[in-house]
Order: sequence, then C-alpha cells, then structure tokens
Amino acid sequence: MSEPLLSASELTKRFVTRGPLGRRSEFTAVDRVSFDVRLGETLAVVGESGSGKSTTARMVARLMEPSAGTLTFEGEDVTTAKGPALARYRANVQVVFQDPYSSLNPRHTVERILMAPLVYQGIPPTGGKRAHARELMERVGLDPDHSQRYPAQFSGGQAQRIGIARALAVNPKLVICDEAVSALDVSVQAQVIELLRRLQAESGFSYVFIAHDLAVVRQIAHRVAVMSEGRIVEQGPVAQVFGDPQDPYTRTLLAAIPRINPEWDRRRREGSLR
Ligand SMILES: Nc1ncnc2c1ncn2[C@@H]1O[C@H](COP(=O)(O)OP(=O)(O)OP(=O)(O)O)[C@@H](O)[C@H]1O
Repeated sequence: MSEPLLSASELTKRFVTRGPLGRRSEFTAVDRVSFDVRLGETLAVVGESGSGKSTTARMVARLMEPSAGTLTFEGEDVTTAKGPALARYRANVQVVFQDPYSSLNPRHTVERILMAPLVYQGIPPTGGKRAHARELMERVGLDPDHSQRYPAQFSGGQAQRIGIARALAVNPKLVICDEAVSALDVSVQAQVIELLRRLQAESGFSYVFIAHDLAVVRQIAHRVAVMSEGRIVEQGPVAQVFGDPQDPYTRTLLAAIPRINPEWDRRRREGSLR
C-alpha cells in the first residue's frame, strides 16, 4: 500500500471559554483524532452538529492551529509550518466551503476570484488570466463567457462550481470539502456530487469530505470516519462501516438516514443557501 498523502495523528483542539462571572473553562472540541488520506481517495468525516467535523477540517486546512497532535503531508510535518512551507502546503491543500456566496468576494469578478490562489502562490496563469479562468470555468461546467460576472449573478449551484474551480486553480493534491453540498437543493446537489467525482477521476486528487448527510457520503466516499463528541468512534471503508457498523453511535446515525432534518428541508424547499 502506498504511503498516505496526509496523516493526522492525535489532532486535538481545545477552546477556552468564559463562563458566568468570567470563569475560564476549557472545552475539547476535537480529541486525539487520527486518520490517513491516500492520493486519489475520498475520506468522509461524518457526525452530528457539534461533533467537531469543521474544527477538524479547519486544522487540516491549517486555518486553525491544533492544540496538540501532528499533521503530516507527503511525509513532512506541517503542523506548525509557517512562511514558505505553509504557502507550499496551501498550494497542495485547498478548501471548498459550505456557502459559496459568503466565501467568494462579492465585489470581484469570477476571473479575479479564480486567479486569487495563483496570485497568492506567485504562479503565472497558463496562457494569461483570461484563458486560465475560461479553462477552469469549462472544467466545472460553467459558461466561460461569464468570467466577468460577479458571484451574485450565479445560482447557488453555479456559485459553488466557482468555489470548486477556485480550489482547482493551483492543481491541489487534496481538496477539503466542508459541507460543500449540504446547502444545495437536492437535484443541484446530485449534479455537484457528480462533478466532484468526475474531477477526481480526471485529476486523481484526494478529498476530505465533511458531511452530516450519510446518503451523500455513500455516493462519494471510499472511506468514512465517524465523529462523536470530538472523537472518531469508528472508521473504515464505506461498505464496511455502513454495512456492518460496530459502534452504537454509527448505528444511530445510520438509522437516522431517512429522517428529515426540518431546518435543511426548509432551506431546500425555499432554495435558499443562507
Ligand atoms: N472558536 C470556537 N470557540 C469555542 N468553541 C468552538 C469554536 N469553534 C467551534 N467550537 C465548538 O466546538 C464544537 C465542535 O464544533 P464544530 O463546528 O467543529 O462541529 P461540527 O461537527 O462541524 O458541527 P456543525 O456541523 O454544526 O458545524 C462545538 O461544540 C462548537 O460549539
């Protein structure tokens, strides 16, 4: 078996909170979480709201420093990487966020948004800015003639495609999808999942796919890690974890698949992303 692309070992995040009377207390949001991601595979991280999925994603993206534990990428310890080492890591690891409208600058054209990761990395765009942006738009199924438009001029699904194109601009080896399809209307969601699968098949990168919807995870992931109260309670190949769950919490989550979350259902009915 090949070496993992990314290894998280005992990743931990503690937050300090202030209670009544300013009393300081510590809360462990992510507790000694370990997992590997291999090149070309999708690891889904699932769990209920508050289980620590997003905090884990933020640590892996190096948007947040872990309180303890190590993060290794291609054999290099990147846990506290700074300066050029962090920039190198960011060129390899990109994030697609849940809400495209709040993660894309509303005052920038799509072309400028798509060029931002290249500008940050100091990489000249292939064939010039316009050509590079057009090519990225085509890759994600958007009309390249719309490169001078602004995010608000796109539907939710199209805006999320812009977020995906931006992540791909620097040819990353790992893309972290933090609830990237959760807020989309069900039919749009299916199209975006199909796009994510096709892009992976074409380019061979990996995903860390954060989701609370196990039906979505079943469609996209190779392996799954189940989180509860900051810990991974079970992980393994999707067929194994879904087919023969060992942990009682995983069983509860699986039993809840057909249950409709009223909040998401409302958003889907309204077609709203916010
Ligand atoms: N900056 C912070 N300061 C204090 N507590 C935080 C902070 N960020 C997250 N938490 C807490 O850490 C826990 C885990 O949050 P996290 O967002 O990682 O969970 P999640 O599984 O992604 O849930 P959701 O799907 O609702 O985002 C929650 O109890 C949350 O309130």
